Amino acid sequence: MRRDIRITDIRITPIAFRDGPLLNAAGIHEPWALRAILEFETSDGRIGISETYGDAPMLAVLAQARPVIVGLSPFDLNVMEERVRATVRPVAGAVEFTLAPGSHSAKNAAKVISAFEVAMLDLQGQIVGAPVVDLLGGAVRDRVPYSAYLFFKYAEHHGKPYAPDAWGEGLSPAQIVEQARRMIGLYGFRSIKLKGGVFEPAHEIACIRALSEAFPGMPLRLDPNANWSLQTSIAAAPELDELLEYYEDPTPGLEGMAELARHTRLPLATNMVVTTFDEFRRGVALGSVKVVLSDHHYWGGLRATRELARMCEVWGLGISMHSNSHLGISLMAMTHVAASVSNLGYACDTHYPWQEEEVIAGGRVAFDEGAVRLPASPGLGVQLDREALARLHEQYLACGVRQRDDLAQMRKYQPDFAGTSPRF
Ligand SMILES: O=C([O-])C(=O)C[C@H](O)[C@@H](O)C(=O)[O-]
Ligand SMILES: [Mg+2]
Repeated sequence: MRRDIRITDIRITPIAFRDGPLLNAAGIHEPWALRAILEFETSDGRIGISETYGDAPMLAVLAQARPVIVGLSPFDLNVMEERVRATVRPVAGAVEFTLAPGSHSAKNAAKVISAFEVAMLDLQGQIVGAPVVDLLGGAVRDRVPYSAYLFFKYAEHHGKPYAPDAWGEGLSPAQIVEQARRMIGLYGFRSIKLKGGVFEPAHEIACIRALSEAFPGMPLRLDPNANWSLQTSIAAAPELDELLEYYEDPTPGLEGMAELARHTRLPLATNMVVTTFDEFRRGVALGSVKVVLSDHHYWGGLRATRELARMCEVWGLGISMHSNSHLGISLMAMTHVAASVSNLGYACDTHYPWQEEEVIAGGRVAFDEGAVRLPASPGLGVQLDREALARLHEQYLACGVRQRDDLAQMRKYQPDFAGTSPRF
């Protein structure tokens, strides 16, 4: 009987992989990005997998919830949710990383539920012989489009911990166009996002203009991660009007975005001001945004993402997906849920092109004209490469990073870097 299958063990392995010197509103990426890989083992010898944040506070809350899930059936998603909500507690001394809503401790239960849900859905799929998307109601598309996610960047990390990446420096408009050409050449993306909030807005707008000239008709987005004041965001809007598909989180707060919305015809998008269902309700009342960038890692999983998509449909908002540095297991989870959402209106974000290392068997996930094809095999459709897992875990042990801190990393380059926000 399927219901007799039980979760007998949960392994949580923190890993570190090389990440580029990518600039953002907070500072700069460290040389090592952290993730946690979860393996749920069952009484009939299956392994369900999942990928989530690997910062120390996240590892602590995953460990808190782990014992109350062992013994459940992989089909007990609702009981799992109840038990996680009753168990997960804030971690003392946890530092929040403001650019990544996933690092906020208020989202601890949702983050753990998401990580557990994905592994349990992977198991369910294996047990019934169906891909995860079928457990979410089935696919409305067989390939999920992603966008070229450009970053301003240095050529090398501070201290040169390893050989430089192949992307080179990305600071000037010409270098950003070159970065886009390379990324589109390799992956075939059909829309472009530029991570902003790094340089003076005039420079970032010049980069967007250069991209628009180099790639006529290509949908473009700019995301200053709330590093522009309301005044700056309002002033920049007319210049961006004809250039952008949407204007992502230029300025902080639900109220700030609502005020900006009254001054621009550009659709405003967010992964910063609408990150919970409570913020969704307040954002709708204020008219803060037109597009919600969901992320199953902190919204509470694949099913919660579908609920969010339904709410967006009801309230006339667009939906797409946000990402943080991630590997192929997260990419496949995103792909399954995105393939099930009929109102997905934009190509999803992914940091995947910036990651050279992988933890899944068979190498990197393939992109076809900027899209990831849904696998037909049961569950998530990807398996762990155990040697790679062991190697990336060794890197975690050796790298010394335990919690993402882009500001401290930036101060290695510029000791007087204030990191105040909004900076412009
Ligand atoms: O769309 C976003 O806001 C992000 O992806 C936030 C991330 O933290 C991004 O800025 C990064 O990785 O530097
Ligand atoms: Mg964003």
